[in-house]
Amino acid sequence: MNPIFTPSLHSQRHQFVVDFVRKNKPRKVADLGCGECRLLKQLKFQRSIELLVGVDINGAKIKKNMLRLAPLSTDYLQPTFDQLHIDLYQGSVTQRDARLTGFDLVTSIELIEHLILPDLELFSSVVFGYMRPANVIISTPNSEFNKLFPGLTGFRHSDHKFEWNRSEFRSWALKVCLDYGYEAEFTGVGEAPQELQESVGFCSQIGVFRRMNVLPNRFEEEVFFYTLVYSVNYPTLCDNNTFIEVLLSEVVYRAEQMKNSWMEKTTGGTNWGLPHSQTEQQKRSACTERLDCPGGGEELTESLWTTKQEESGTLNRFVVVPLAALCSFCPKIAELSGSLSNLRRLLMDQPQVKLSQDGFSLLVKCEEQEPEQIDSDEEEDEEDAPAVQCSHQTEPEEDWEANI
Ligand SMILES: C[S@@+](CC[C@H](N)C(=O)[O-])C[C@H]1O[C@@H](n2cnc3c(N)ncnc32)[C@H](O)[C@@H]1O
Ligand SMILES: [Mg+2]
Repeated sequence: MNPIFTPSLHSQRHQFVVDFVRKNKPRKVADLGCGECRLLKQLKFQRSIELLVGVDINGAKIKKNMLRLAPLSTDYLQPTFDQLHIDLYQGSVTQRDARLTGFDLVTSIELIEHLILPDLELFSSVVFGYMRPANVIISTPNSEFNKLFPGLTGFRHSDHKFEWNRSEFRSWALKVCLDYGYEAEFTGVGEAPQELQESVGFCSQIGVFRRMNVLPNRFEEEVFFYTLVYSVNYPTLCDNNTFIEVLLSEVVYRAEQMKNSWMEKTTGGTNWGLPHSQTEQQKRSACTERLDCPGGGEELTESLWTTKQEESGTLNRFVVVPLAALCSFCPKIAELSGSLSNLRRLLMDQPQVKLSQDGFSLLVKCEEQEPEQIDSDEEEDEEDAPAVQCSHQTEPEEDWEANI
């Protein structure tokens, strides 16, 4: 037989790691011998991971593939509170580097068989003795499976320095465990036909190592042998600047949408000649009505009205958009800010938005009018004060969920 695996063998090895990450949720993960960065590319979507590091001796290979790990436009357009930093290093697993210590998981997929035995010794002492991650996953070919590859006489790859059977792998792994205080479990991927499974084992054998104890800090000099080739910080809402940027763009965009839809409804789109007939009572009940009827929609605009304010000699008309109505219209704003008073506080110092005096409404400019064009009838237009009287504005600390 010629074993052809579906999914492919390398996908199965990577999937094994992804499944381990899903289950164990490590925060700091390093892949040694990361090659074409394929595993890293899958791992970057695992939300538990905050630091992802790849190391390979072949710097050209890293450079050719590193952009697979770059953030996508959606990472910039819709950042979440997840955090992710990725570093790729050119370096050898036979050398120590202080930046590779303190990891929750280190993987080494189809790497060890490319090392000559003295280097394998160094690998053990670097990974298990120096990096000392909480977990290590190592995969390597199982030579017992080779008889299922027709015509294969030597190793599976010309660069392999050895290929072990299950017992050889197990005894190397158990010695490592003894020397460095780990325990190991053995498994694999790439199944043989059922009747041969016991006699040949998996095509790729896998050892999963778990650190048994945390050694006290050794006072060693920090060493940095690896060369940083690529480093990227993913945008995150945990970063204050990104958070404010996202919140503001959402607020400005949604408030403008509400203003437009309100103007469309009340004036057929003309900015001036807005009706001023709404009484305080009407405004208040429109506002309260909205608060009692969560879900958002067209009718939200009922809680809007206009006000005029002079700004450096120009009389401007603004549509007043209560923050509570804005949050009903756009739950993402409510979610981001957490509470009405938070939203008010966050917007207070932002020059891109104008708040009413009490801070619980946005004033969205309709159109500027030069002072001489002002019709005296419009002078008695409402101030933004009524905004204060809406029920949600007198109780700013109320929970969003209860309100909208
Ligand atoms: C067979 S590839 C496996 C790549 C990857 N782990 C995967 O699963 O697709 C082995 C990788 O180990 C790298 N490598 C070999 N010796 C190394 C060393 N001493 N230190 C770091 N990487 C090494 C090679 O450059 C190569 O990219
Ligand atoms: Mg190999």
